[in-house]
Amino acid sequence: MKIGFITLFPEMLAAVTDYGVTGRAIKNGLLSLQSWNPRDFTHDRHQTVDDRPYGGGPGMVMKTEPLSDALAAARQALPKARVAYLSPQGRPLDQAALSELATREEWILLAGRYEGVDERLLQAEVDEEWSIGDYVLSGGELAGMVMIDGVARLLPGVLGHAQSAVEDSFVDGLLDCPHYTRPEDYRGEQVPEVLLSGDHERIRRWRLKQSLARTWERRPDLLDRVTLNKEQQELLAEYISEQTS
Ligand SMILES: CN1CCN(C(=O)c2nonc2N)CC1
Repeated sequence: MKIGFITLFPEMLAAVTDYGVTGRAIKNGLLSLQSWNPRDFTHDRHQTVDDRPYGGGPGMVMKTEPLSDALAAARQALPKARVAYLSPQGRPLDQAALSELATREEWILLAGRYEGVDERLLQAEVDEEWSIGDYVLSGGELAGMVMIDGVARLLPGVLGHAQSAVEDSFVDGLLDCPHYTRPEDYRGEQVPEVLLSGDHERIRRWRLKQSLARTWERRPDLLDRVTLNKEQQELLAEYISEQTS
């Protein structure tokens, strides 16, 4: 997957290019990330990238020409790419959306700063808007990098079998089960004996029951969005009856 990133702060992208799963994906040629900085497309002495909002009010808006020229340069490099803008007004990002996005060959992310981008530019040049949550950040860069991380994990070959995204929580729409590692006794608390049993089928069912239980307890809204199979229904019913008996 080839990603273009329009940002005033390209240095921030080191968080995904230089570390972890995304850094390895880039190093292994499974993902590429190229940035364009609107400041490089200014023509005034002060390299101005913001402008005052029509109608007055607080804050500034991203200056349209440098943004549009940076986008044009990105499109030249990534002619097949859809352009996505990050904003609280966008479609909420979830695991299903990441799965959709992971099928793309090319993608351009536009990270806004200040109060955002001229609506006419969004209408003319942006194909989709995405939000990583109902809160306000100081820019779109961190949101864009969240999307890159979530998509990268789903690209073929990025995660080895040991880290398979298939077993990730949310892949089945449920919260993750609890995890344990050494020591067996941590401040007087023991590891659940099932995890020491070596009985893989029993462990699988225990983990699934724990995922269902946590989802029921902490995010019942997620259960409205998934269709539980017979085993999942039985395990959840078992847990609920244990809680109410
Ligand atoms: C102009 N700028 C405003 C702040 N912003 C966000 O809060 C955001 N982006 O994606 N999900 C979000 N929430 C990015 C864009």
